[in-house]
Amino acid sequence: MNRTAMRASQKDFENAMNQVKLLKKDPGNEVKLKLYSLYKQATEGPCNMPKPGVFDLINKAKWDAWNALGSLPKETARQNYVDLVSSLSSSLESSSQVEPGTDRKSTGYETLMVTSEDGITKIMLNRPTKKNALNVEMYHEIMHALKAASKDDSAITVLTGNGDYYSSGNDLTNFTDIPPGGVEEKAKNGAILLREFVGCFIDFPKPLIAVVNGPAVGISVTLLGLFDAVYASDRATFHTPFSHLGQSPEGCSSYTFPKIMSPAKATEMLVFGKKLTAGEACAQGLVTEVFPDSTFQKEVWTRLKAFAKLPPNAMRISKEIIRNREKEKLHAVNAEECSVLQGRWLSDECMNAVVNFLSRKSKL
Ligand SMILES: CCCCC/C=C/C(=O)SCCNC(=O)CCNC(=O)[C@H](O)C(C)(C)COP(=O)(O)OP(=O)(O)OC[C@H]1O[C@@H](n2cnc3c(N)ncnc32)[C@H](O)[C@@H]1OP(=O)(O)O
Repeated sequence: MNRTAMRASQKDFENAMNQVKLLKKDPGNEVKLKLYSLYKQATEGPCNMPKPGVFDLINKAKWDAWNALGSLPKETARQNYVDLVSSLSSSLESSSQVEPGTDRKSTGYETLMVTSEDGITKIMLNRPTKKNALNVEMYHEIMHALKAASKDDSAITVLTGNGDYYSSGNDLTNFTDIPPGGVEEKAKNGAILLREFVGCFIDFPKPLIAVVNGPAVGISVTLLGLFDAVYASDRATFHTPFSHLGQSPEGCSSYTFPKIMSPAKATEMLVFGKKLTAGEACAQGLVTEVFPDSTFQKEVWTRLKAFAKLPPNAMRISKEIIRNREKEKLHAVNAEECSVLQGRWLSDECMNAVVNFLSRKSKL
């Protein structure tokens, strides 16, 4: 576009502001920050507000974005805002990287798709545009779906992801919504939620199988130690960057991983954040079997359908005898991990890592 020839009028600017409200899809935080900064620059000029504190994550990200525009003239900011909205209006209406129908709230869940057929309850994480990051709503919905699956007439339960990721782990924006009691209350509530969430996996009574369709990060990896079988596409990777995030292991992995793969291999993953390929995770016992991505879904679901035809009570009882003597220990480990994490969430190391991700200064 020839910017010298184009000059957005005040009317164009107002139209663009109205168009933003009508966008059918959320354009994402990065674009929203860009829109915010251009709007402020166009209406108020360069940023001369005091910089918000490090714990005020959202306002700090906004301030950073606005301040980064420096002395950009108001008219240019107005033009850039109009151009950005116009590009969004066309791209967000046409783009669809997700299977058709996957946005439907077919099961009453906002963040999951839950189906039950052929003796299998399938719980599919369904935030593909966010790489299936687990927000607070998703934690609650998974607990609800697991409780329902434990009582339904299916023989086995499967957890999988929609889109290219299995899950990118905890949604880091969970850290931004600070309650009136401040960051201490936030950390306390997080620990309570995490303990209850992991507890549902420890207590799940039927065979629980992970179908790991793509990369897995953080809590979506650690929980795998509590599954009864883990089938992975050869596209999947397994990554627990807790130290990078100033955090510590959860999902009982501080106990299950050293047992599954040896203390040293567990340390490489949980302390040094080494990312494993599916083949490596299989060699270390975290993954049961790896399939080529091209035949992954077909081969795995054929196998699962055969498993689901086995007598369900026999499977439950066999799971119980394999897992029950560990349950008490696992609950104690879960409680300890949550209490340690509660402290970690209040650390500068953790706060800085989250701020860096949200302001897009870092990625894994
Ligand atoms: C209360 C219980 C707490 C339990 C404790 C749990 C701990 C953990 O799980 S620690 C692990 C936390 N996860 C991460 O640190 C991953 C952060 N994400 C990334 O590094 C990257 O997004 C990626 C490597 C997973 C994917 O990179 P890329 O392929 O380049 O895709 P984008 O970064 O553009 O992602 C698309 C879209 O999704 C958003 N997103 C992805 N992961 C997360 C996440 N974990 N939290 C929040 N948002 C996430 C990303 O921000 C993009 O959003 P838009 O910019 O709005 O499009």
